[in-house]
Amino acid sequence: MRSNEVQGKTLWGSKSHYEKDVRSGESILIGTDYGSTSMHPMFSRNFTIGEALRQQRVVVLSRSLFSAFLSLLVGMIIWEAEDPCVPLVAALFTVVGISLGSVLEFFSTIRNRPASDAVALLSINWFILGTLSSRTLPVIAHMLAPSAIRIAVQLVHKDVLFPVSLLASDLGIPGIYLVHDFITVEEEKRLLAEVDNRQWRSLSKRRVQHYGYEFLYETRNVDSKHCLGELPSFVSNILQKILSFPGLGGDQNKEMDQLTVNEYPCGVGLSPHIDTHSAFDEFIFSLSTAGPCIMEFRRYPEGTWCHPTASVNEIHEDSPLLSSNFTRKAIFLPPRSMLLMSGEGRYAWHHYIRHRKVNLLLQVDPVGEKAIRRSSRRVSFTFRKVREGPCCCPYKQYCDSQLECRNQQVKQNIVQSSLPLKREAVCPTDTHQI
Ligand SMILES: O=C(O)CCC(=O)C(=O)O
Ligand SMILES: [Fe+2]
Repeated sequence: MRSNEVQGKTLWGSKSHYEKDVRSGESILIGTDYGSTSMHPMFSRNFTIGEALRQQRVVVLSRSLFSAFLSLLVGMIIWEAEDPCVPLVAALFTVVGISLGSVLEFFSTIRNRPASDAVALLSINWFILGTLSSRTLPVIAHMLAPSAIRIAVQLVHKDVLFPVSLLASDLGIPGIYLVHDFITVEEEKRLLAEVDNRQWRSLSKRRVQHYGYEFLYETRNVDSKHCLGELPSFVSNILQKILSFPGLGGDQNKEMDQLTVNEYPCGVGLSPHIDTHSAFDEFIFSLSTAGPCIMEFRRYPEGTWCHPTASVNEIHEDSPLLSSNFTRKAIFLPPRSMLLMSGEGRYAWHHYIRHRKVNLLLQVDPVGEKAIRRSSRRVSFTFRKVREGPCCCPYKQYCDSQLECRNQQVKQNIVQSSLPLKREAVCPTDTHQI
């Protein structure tokens, strides 16, 4: 063992040295007064490692008691003072800082010791500090709170941290249902192989395929007179299973006739939208395959939501045309799960997927993850039924069938005015910004 002595650690008058055990990489304290030159210093007469440690502990304890005493003194002055005195508070923190420093110094010399001594010493100090400066803390809190709140709001607003439900029952949106493992891994592979064998159409950030009826992105609708044919046979078993889906109420007249397959590369999302009321019936199913996603839902309070007039690609999550005053919820959609949007969840809540590669969760998911990493792609199969007559839902604010005549007036207002849309304006047609 090679000694590497370091001079200059003072033990209240006596000198000490540190020896670095090169093999273990640990610093251990050794004595100063080696006494005999024939012996290795570590085994010197009156100054064993144990003694040195004990001495060092006395030093730390004395310093801590000293700082506790000083904290007490300073704290009492602050307590008695009319106004909290900032220099004294600073002094108090300095004293505690000195104590903290000496405790840390002590423990850095013997790294593997249990930290109970240090914790005890620090607790005393911080307890005194907290108790005695309690009158000052509100002032400090008052000073720091706005920044802290701003940071917290930013974190939440930017959805860095946001509660995500794992079950539809926890989500609490009427009409939203989720069934996990709706298809098997084999079925999922077959579905993916089928669509990958077919022609994809590229949109700006994702690829799509349409079956039954083409979805027209310009009008956010379908041409109901132009049927592409029946849905492909590779989804027949899914259509069959859908009929017994919970939430469908055993209604057999819900045979889906339109399918959109969306392929999202990693990190690509979907802008907030409500599937056009006049285009599709109430029940909308979305099967997730290949990868997971977090789907979010927004509900705008009555009269605060306005129809964005920009084209699909110009509308972003934080578009100024959308009020920031909304209730937001999110649900985790694992691969092979089937989501049903119906009732209020289908007609009155916008749904969307954030453009994120990783989503942080406020609570752990079933496999104990705190973050959900998007896979290289997610492929969703959205099954809908093309509507035959006008929509008569009770959610008129979002219903293009029921707002048709008021649309013209609002469109005119938009053209005439260069000012931002007023939130209280009558909301025109429903939107499908996908
Ligand atoms: O990808 C999804 O799960 C949803 C797709 C969607 O909302 C739509 O096509 O309207
Ligand atoms: Fe949708």
